Amino acid sequence: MTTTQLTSEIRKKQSFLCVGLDIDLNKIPKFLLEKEDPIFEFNKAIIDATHDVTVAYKPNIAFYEAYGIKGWKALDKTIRYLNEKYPDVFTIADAKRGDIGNTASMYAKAFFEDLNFDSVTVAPYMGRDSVEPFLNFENKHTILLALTSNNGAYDFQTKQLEGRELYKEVLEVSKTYANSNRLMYVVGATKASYFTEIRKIVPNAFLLVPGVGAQGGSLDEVCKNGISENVGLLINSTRGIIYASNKEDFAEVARNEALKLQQQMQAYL
Ligand SMILES: O=C(O)c1cc(=O)[nH]c(=O)n1[C@@H]1O[C@H](COP(=O)(O)O)[C@@H](O)[C@H]1O
Repeated sequence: MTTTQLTSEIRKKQSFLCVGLDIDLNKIPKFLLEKEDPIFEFNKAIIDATHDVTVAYKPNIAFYEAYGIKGWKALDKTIRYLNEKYPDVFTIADAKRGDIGNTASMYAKAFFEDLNFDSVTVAPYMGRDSVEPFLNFENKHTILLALTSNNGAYDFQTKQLEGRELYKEVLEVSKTYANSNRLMYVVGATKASYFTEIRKIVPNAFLLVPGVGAQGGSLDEVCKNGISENVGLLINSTRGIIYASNKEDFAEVARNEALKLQQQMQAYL
């Protein structure tokens, strides 16, 4: 999916919501555990209930890898379901990969060719040759960690490097990478006061913004300074939506939570 198509989906659905699919078998409704593939059944119910107010889904790969082959099969089924039934949604493999070039190419193949995700999250720490293999893929997007939502972000990302903060260096330098038009960036909702500075460097890039809901970030604060001409925001909520209920009504309750965020977003569109 191109960013132009993504912006038009956002305008159509009046939403820039991304729903995270981070599956913890201890948190999903007990009755699903009796099914053959509880992870997929849970994801399918959440996707079916929320897709009309959601423009992107983001399974975090750790939550699938933790369940071994069963987890990976459920991830495979989930992305195939999304691509077949809802081809208009943007898909994000939240894998936070980063390695030397030839290894990065294999990570890119795994997420872009085998699983056919639209995008993957990548750590920028190893630099240009660890990111460019992902950027080779046409119509795919690489989402670089710029300023993350956690407290550890202050360990390195906001430290000065040659006169500017490291996260700014990541934004500036990555713009010189080959096919940098395929880049997007992660900026945490808990870092809302940084959005004005970030927009000076990447005025129109799409920003994936996790941290609303369970981590306490404010959607309004992010939107005020983060929205761009092409909208340029994908705001993620995971636990606040998918684990709002662990009863039979979980999908309906998840939809209500998604709807609340979508209605808040509408005011900025
Ligand atoms: O790349 C991410 O998605 C990410 C980056 C970041 O800075 N902070 C962050 O929370 N995330 C992910 O976004 C999701 C947040 O989930 P909730 O806190 O439950 O909404 C998790 O999958 C995190 O791994």
